[in-house]
Amino acid sequence: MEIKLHDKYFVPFISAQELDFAIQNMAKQIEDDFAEEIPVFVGVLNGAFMVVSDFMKHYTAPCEVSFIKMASYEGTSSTNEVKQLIGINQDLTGRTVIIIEDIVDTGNTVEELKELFKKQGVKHFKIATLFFKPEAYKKDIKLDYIGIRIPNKFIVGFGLDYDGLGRNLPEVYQLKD
Ligand SMILES: O=P(O)(O)OC[C@H]1O[C@H](OP(=O)(O)OP(=O)(O)O)[C@H](O)[C@@H]1O
Ligand code: HPA
Repeated sequence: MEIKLHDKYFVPFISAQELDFAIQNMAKQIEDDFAEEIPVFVGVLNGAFMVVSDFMKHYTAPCEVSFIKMASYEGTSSTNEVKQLIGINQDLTGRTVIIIEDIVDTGNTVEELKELFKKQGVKHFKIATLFFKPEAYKKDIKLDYIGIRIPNKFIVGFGLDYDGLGRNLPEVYQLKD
């Protein structure tokens, strides 16, 4: 059933079951790659809060979790300027940092994050994202773990918002044509 948020209509796109399956797969892959060490998962607020919560429940090896707050989107488009609103006050020298994003769209946010963590002397810097829009991506930075590739259309739900609304939806909706 379609829903209305502010002035726009959205239609169902990805079910809660498909989301859980994709997150479970990412957790399994990362666990296979990093079970020998203690990675620090860094969720990118606000959007990633739901992905991180579900991801952590599927990741069974020792790990730490922290959050950073970045923002670049206004309404349904990127401002091309990424601001860091809350940082991490932990020494990450020599640690494996795995970013957990809800979505990589233009790539502006992951580019900014890579710069930020490079300066902190981390051992490995990896990126995991639930959603990826290949047609919108403008960067050369490798995305290490991708849940679901989606077309270049605005989505909401499961942490993702349209001007603040829709983050609490347990499934994902796509902007109606
Ligand atoms: O690849 P990009 O074009 O940079 O887009 C991806 C970023 O955009 C969204 O965050 P947003 O800036 O909307 O902030 P929010 O997480 O608080 O909604 C999303 O959560 C990603 O962090
Ligand atoms: O499609 C999207 N929806 C919500 N927020 C976003 N931030 C980047 N892309 C999107």
